[in-house]
Amino acid sequence: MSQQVSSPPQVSAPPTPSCLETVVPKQREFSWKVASNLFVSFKYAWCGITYAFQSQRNFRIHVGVCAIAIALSLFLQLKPVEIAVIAVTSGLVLALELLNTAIESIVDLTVKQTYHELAKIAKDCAAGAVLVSALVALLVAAMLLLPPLYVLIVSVI
Ligand SMILES: Nc1ncnc2c1ncn2[C@@H]1O[C@H](COP(=O)(O)OP(=O)(O)OP(=O)(O)O)[C@@H](O)[C@H]1O
Repeated sequence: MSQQVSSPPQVSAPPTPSCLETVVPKQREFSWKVASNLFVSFKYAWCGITYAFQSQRNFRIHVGVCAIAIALSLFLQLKPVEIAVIAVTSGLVLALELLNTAIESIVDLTVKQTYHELAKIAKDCAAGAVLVSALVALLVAAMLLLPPLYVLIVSVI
């Protein structure tokens, strides 16, 4: 009795960098619209920022807290490098909040109102990234702002 041995299924090799151009078109043909110039790109970026500000309570809170931190650092006349550190950490929080909003939108677009474990992971991790950056920004601001603020308060009392 002869046994028929089936050959293993052919697995196509992953695309190598040299053939990526044929897989990913350069012209982004799947995009509904592509910004025609730099000015239009800025306009769409501003639309994203205003959307996040209007729709996301956390983004508004972060904008307010970051503005207070930067204003305080200027008022207390911190060193330029210290102001820069506060500005960078504040900017990181706001940028991650925008990415969080983008990920939420993509997840909602993909799964709509159905529950999916991967949707939960994506949203929870994006929210976690914002939380980590906010905690670090708070720590940095406290370390740089509290000592001169304390000196100012003691000198006034
Ligand atoms: N489609 C889904 N499938 C599974 N879990 C979901 C889904 N949508 C939301 N969730 C869960 O509900 C939580 C809250 O969802 P939401 O869309 O409000 O995100 P969020 O990050 O809390 O929003 P925000 O940043 O505006 O506070 C998510 O973190 C996730 O755990």
